[in-house]
Amino acid sequence: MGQAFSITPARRLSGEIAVAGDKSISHRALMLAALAEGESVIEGLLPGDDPRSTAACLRALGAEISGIDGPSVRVRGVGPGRLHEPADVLDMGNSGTTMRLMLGVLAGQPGLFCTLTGDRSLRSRPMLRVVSPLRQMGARIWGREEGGRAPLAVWGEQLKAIDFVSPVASAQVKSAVLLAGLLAEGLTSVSEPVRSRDHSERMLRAFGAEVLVDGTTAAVRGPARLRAQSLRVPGDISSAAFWLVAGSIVPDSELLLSGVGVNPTRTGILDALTAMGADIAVENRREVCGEPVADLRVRSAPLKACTIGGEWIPRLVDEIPVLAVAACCAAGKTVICDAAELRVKESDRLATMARELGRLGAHIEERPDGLVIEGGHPLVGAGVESHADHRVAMSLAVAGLVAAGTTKIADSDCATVSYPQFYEQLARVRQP
Ligand SMILES: O=C(O)C1=C[C@@H](OP(=O)(O)O)[C@@H](O)[C@H](O)C1
Ligand SMILES: C=C(OP(=O)(O)O)C(=O)O
Repeated sequence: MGQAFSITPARRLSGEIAVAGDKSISHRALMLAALAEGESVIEGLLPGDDPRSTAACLRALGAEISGIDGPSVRVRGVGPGRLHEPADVLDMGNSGTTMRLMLGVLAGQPGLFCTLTGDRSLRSRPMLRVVSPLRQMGARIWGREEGGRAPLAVWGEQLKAIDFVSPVASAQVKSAVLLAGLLAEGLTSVSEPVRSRDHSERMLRAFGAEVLVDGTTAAVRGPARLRAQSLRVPGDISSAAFWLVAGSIVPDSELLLSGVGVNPTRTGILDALTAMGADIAVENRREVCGEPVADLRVRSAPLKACTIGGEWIPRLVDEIPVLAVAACCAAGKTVICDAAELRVKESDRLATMARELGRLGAHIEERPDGLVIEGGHPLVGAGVESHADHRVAMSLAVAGLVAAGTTKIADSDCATVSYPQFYEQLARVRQP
């Protein structure tokens, strides 16, 4: 059990915040740099536990990675199909993205044997969604529940290209298949019901792969050679989301979030909060290394309820815990639906948010695929738990900014998974 964090209401929030580097883009930058020929330089990489898990695996597979704690990380790649066999089990910690994307990388490295594991949460998360399409490509993967749960073992094979129709809109599934397609002969395609985040497609192109995108189908042509790149990782809109909600619900607040990624496959949080009446300005739009970036200015505003579901969900899937906090402070009944995917994240986020916000006095009902939240009932501080889920911990800290008295969050330091600077930045912008 990690440390507890206690928080009392803030009078206002003000200041400028450089939010942590994007976690999704950080994983991809490390992986593609490790597979490329030559030395890549990555600036703004998230120094969080999850990208560190990716870096540790890639090192064990032969990539040279230096400066991981500094402003620019150097990665000397091994070249396609030339990863080294690791001498030990690859431990992916808490990171679903590391395990699912690395399965795609490893399955196509002929003759390479690897075992993959992670923490208790990761070992309980579904892997068949990635293992099944990879097996269709010829991959040999074993594990608990017929390969459905880690620990997993992979024996690398020469893979064949497939056209995969994914039943879930998942960037991890799409990316795993596309990464496997880099070493398969011909065009490997993935079609999904709704377009998920497209960072892999953008970055594969930047590294020199041929990527084709048509509606909700993305394809890569293999075999592909990747060339080392200089990259800059934008701020993570999923981390910015905590400030967008906090700045909206704490009275008299104004926060400027600089250099945040505003890729349209990720900006559902801006659409949802705007529909709820939030005052968010998107300033200074620009493009950085193939990703749209902007500064976001949020000022407090009275929020109203809205319905969040359908095609919005993949564009804000990680922001639902903090949107639930916004809904507690919004007039009327907010309905979050089509979000059953939240049950297979680091925790069952529908159950954990319903339980913990309920402890603070929220009127919140759990549904099989979402939450119904009757806003406007004042929150009152209490002891709550993160369930070792970084987004739950930080969402509860945001709730603590408006809950009367003291909110004490047990096991709060799991925030380091995606946002190591979170509590320090909170102390800086919080006016007591
Ligand atoms: O590809 C990625 O980087 C991610 C995709 C999403 O997961 P799914 O692919 O399971 O939807 C998201 O929840 C996760 O935090 C990061
Ligand atoms: C679900 C998440 O990450 P992952 O799947 O990589 O563990 C997250 O960061 O909210």
